[in-house]
Amino acid sequence: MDRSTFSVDFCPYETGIIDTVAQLLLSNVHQATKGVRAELYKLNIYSAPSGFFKPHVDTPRSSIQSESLVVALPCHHEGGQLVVRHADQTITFDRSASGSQGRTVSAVQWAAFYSDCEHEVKEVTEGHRITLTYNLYYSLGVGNLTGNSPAMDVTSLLLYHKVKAALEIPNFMANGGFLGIYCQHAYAHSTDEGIVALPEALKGTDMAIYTVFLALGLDISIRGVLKVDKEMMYDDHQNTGEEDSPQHD
Ligand SMILES: O=C(O)CCC(=O)C(=O)O
Ligand SMILES: [Fe+2]
Repeated sequence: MDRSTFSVDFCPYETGIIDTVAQLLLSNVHQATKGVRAELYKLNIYSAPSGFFKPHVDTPRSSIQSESLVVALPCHHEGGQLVVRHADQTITFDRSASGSQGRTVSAVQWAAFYSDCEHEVKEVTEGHRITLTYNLYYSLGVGNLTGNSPAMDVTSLLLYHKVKAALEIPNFMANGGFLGIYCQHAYAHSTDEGIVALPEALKGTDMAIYTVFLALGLDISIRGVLKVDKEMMYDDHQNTGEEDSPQHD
């Protein structure tokens, strides 16, 4: 059944499934990827005497979808094993009454696998096997708004409109140049781990500014400040009496 035809209050986030999948399956994915987003896809009901799903490979719905999650609801059945194959490996998830070998079948059971693995569901010989399937997408995780958080419309920020208006003034930095903005928060940018965590680790207004600049197509980089040339500072910062020290206010 397509997700538009049913409603369910099972949430794979609340049960910790998504966190577990993220830790297990994301370990070899590039740094900027910090999480997994699950999108309910469909409900399958396999009923005895002959419900099954022939071998297939799930079609990726986008370039950032790479796993499938199957959640089997607690419902008595026999048969209905989920068989997943990759290269010359075959794994069988048997959650039937006899296959569960003493594990409680009243609990929800789940399996996650890369979408390019061939899989099938063997014939259900007794009862009903009911599963929810989810497409799993890489997401950027906590702390990363850099460019594509579906939950945040960057144009709703006042800052976006201010910066956009400035860029549209014909003589604004007419000869090009660099626009520097001091970060409001401290970052461990001088360590190897700290530098690769940026820009995703930017906080608060630093992240907002980064996101706005990115959305406006500016070429942005995050740099440590070693020395400040006073001639390059704006009026507000001139003649403060301070020697070559970065301003952090
Ligand atoms: O129900 C299952 O265990 C597998 C379902 C499946 O492979 C699918 O919906 O594509
Ligand atoms: Fe499938």
